Amino acid sequence: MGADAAQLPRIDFSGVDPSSPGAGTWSAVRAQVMEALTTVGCFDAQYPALSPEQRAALFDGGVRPLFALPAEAKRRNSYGADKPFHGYLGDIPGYDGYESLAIVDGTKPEPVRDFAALMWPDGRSNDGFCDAVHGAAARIFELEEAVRRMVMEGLGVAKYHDVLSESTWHLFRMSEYQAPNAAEKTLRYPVHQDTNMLSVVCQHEVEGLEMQTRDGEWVLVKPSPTSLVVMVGQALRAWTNDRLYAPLHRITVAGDATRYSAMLFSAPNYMIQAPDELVDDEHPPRFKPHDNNDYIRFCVSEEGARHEDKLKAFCGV
Ligand SMILES: O=C(O)CCC(=O)C(=O)O
Ligand SMILES: [Fe+2]
Repeated sequence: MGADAAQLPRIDFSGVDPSSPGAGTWSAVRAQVMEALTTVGCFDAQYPALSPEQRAALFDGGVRPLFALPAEAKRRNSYGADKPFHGYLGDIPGYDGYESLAIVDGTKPEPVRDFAALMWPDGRSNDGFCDAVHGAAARIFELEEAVRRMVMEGLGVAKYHDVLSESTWHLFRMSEYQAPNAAEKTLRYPVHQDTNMLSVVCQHEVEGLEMQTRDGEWVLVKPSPTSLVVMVGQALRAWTNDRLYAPLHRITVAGDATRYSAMLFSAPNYMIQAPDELVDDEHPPRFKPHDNNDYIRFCVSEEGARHEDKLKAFCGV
């Protein structure tokens, strides 16, 4: 089957209220979430709580004005040399035409305001930007947290959800992929697995995200004004003792429209160790306890680059 024919599992969250876990269609949706995340490791979430108007505001009032800023302004988006992947990314060999900015704790109003003040020190454009970005990030966070809770419940370890949530932080990343102005597909972000817990991707109008299934088939995920892609990263794969699958994915673009996307990544501020309940004779321990930041450093090292399954190479038992 060609990349255009296959589809991701689609899960309808319109009957789920993230502030009332268990209510409405929660348990039926949880079953679909578990089926999807244990097989392909991702799904297309129908999530009308992030309205088409909010998306339009995010990209037209937030993302586009941001990328229109001069390079020196964008480069001020830094969280220090020891946290190179928390902020601005650009001019990276192998990532031609890709540029990206990110807000640590972008689900909260204050960090978004600080970020805007850094980008527009004269105060211009701030209010519209903050409302657009924080408004969307907060809605996306509600979906991310609901899915994380469903995963814990689905695996029978719901008791860990609240305490681990307290040590979970979020990165809100906004990315631009330049149009190649050619009909052929151009790779703008090479094949990878995310290193964090869950990622929620908001594509805007222009397609480009391709997910790989376990049997190696590439699935092009068509953007829609009411859907978000949810995927598992290596940190959640490790914490669940390999119960969930962290899918490979890449970004390719074609044609003459610049592609924009926004992503929310959840990441652990705690040592990753599968809980005892997820380790037994049938599921022996797969990964040694580890700090996710050490794993990220390994992934970008020369040694890490050589391995296909980087998590297994780094801490596999
Ligand atoms: O832009 C996208 O659709 C996803 C990008 C991605 O996979 C990433 O930033 O890890
Ligand atoms: Fe990714």
